[in-house]
Amino acid sequence: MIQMQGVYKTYRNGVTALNGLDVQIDQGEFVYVVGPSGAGKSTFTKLIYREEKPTNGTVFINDINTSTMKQRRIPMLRRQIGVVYQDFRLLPTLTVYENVAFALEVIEEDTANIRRRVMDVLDQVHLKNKARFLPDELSGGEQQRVSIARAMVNHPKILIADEPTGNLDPDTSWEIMHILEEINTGGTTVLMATHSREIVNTIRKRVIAIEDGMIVRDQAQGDYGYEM
Ligand SMILES: Nc1ncnc2c1ncn2[C@@H]1O[C@H](COP(=O)(O)OP(=O)(O)OP(=O)(O)O)[C@@H](O)[C@H]1O
Repeated sequence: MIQMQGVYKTYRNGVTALNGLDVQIDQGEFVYVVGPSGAGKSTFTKLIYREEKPTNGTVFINDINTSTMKQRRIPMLRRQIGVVYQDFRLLPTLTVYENVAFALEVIEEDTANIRRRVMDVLDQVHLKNKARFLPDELSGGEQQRVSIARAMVNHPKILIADEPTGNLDPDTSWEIMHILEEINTGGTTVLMATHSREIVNTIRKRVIAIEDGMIVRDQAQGDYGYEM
């Protein structure tokens, strides 16, 4: 469960990105985060994986208060959260297999076990046959699927996707959406920041709209709501 209470975030340069946020997202939900550029969507997601801390208020992730948690426990929190970015962020000199294996939290696991886990997650994103390829030998959609595999390899409870289809053409975007839906069906909470009116209005889910750092709408089976 993700729970924010009275959350404010002012960056060091004085910009207030979040202006009093109260929200609860239960395990297994699929939520779109929408809103104009600069509204605070990325800041909202960064508070969840503790890339940023709130200036005021509390952020709880599965009963962990991310503001007061000990620094050394951050890796444990991050293991529960996978993150996917608009620009994929794969390591260019590593193969698909290596990019995913690199993210695996190896706790005395044998090679066969690691291989099985990596291949399982590559299978989930339909990329088993490209395990030996380098990122730049793949299409944008395939690269995004590798980044989803990397995010999912530790079986996180929460998947955050910050504009995952922002660099992709429409057909490829739908492929990515179907994979995110499958992941959600498996019980993972999916939180997706997006500017895609078409996706939000077609695959209906809860919509949280942020403007000027505030939640201005929180709607089950919601729509995108902004004119183009
Ligand atoms: N690290 C930072 N330091 C200072 N200001 C920041 C930082 N990150 C974001 N901001 C500012 O905070 C505000 C909210 O930014 P944020 O990236 O959260 O918006 P967004 O809704 O994700 O925008 P977009 O849709 O363009 O990605 C903006 O005014 C932005 O300039």
